[in-house]
Amino acid sequence: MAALVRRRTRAVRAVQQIDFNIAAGEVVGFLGPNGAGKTTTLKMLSGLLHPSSGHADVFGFTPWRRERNYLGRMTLIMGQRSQLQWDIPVVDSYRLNKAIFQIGDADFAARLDELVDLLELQELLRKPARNLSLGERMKCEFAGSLLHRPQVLFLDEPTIGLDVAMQRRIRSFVAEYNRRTGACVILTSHYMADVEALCKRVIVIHHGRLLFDGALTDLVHTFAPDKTIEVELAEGSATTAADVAALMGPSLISESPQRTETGWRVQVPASDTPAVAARLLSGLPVADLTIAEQPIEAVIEQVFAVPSADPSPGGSR
Ligand SMILES: Nc1ncnc2c1ncn2[C@@H]1O[C@H](COP(=O)(O)OP(=O)(O)OP(=O)(O)O)[C@@H](O)[C@H]1O
Repeated sequence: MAALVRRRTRAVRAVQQIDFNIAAGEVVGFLGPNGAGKTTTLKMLSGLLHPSSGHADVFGFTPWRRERNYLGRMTLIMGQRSQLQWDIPVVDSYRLNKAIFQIGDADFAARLDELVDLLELQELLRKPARNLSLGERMKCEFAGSLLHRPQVLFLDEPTIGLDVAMQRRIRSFVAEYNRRTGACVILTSHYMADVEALCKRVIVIHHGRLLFDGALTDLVHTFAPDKTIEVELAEGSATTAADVAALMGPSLISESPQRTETGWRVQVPASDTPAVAARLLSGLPVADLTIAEQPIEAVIEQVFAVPSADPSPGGSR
């Protein structure tokens, strides 16, 4: 029988030529703008997606073969999806995980105690997941996903939508879990505070391709090579922009000095900062002087603004 409608398909290359190694115990930030391919990569590494080509090796396993021994060593926690059973008490979901991962009674009790203590879950265990607040649910998700003691954690936006205090709580828990167990963590987050607090190393992808892999500090120096010096002047000072520019000399970049309520703000190459600061201090009636790196959010914005060789996130076929 002829079909009335025919489905038209388009092949999307969500991820291509991404190559990285992660050592045991590392906590790595996996960054990229919306649609960069982060979730796709994490789903492949946790065995939910099968790539059309390429390979991955985690503890000697190919994730998408979904071998029981591999599944027992990793976990994927997604801020946007719940893995808890919606209508039953949280602790019953945990018992289900106990059965699935074949966790012994003593191990289960000890690990649950530890997680309840670390995450303060005591009051939540008897509630069905549907009655939990977002922050409470996330804490319960973490505990449930860690009962089998995974050695690698794929965390996809684990703090999304949480208030600042709960974000901090989850962050310190992840750091503590990594310290206690030596588990490796790969974290995606749009909150740079998460990345700054947890990750020395970041991998940045854009349009499905690798853009940067290295220390967070190197990312900042590469993409934001300037610092901001702000001077507060003594009351009554009549310093002009030309006076400030003259003191900056060849270090004056892009914009001219900006007036602030109490003085001036200038942007200088990081390597010139001490010399410029010294000249400003000796040449102006300075009451206070501060030097700041660009905020990490601004740096990341500049990283993401780099045009890609292949601007389309996929290819049509
Ligand atoms: N099943 C699918 N069908 C079609 N396109 C898809 C599918 N899954 C992902 N994509 C596309 O692949 C690209 C990468 O998606 P992915 O979810 O990995 O991005 P992401 O980096 O996690 O983004 P975000 O930060 O918004 O979560 C996007 O352009 C997305 O639209």
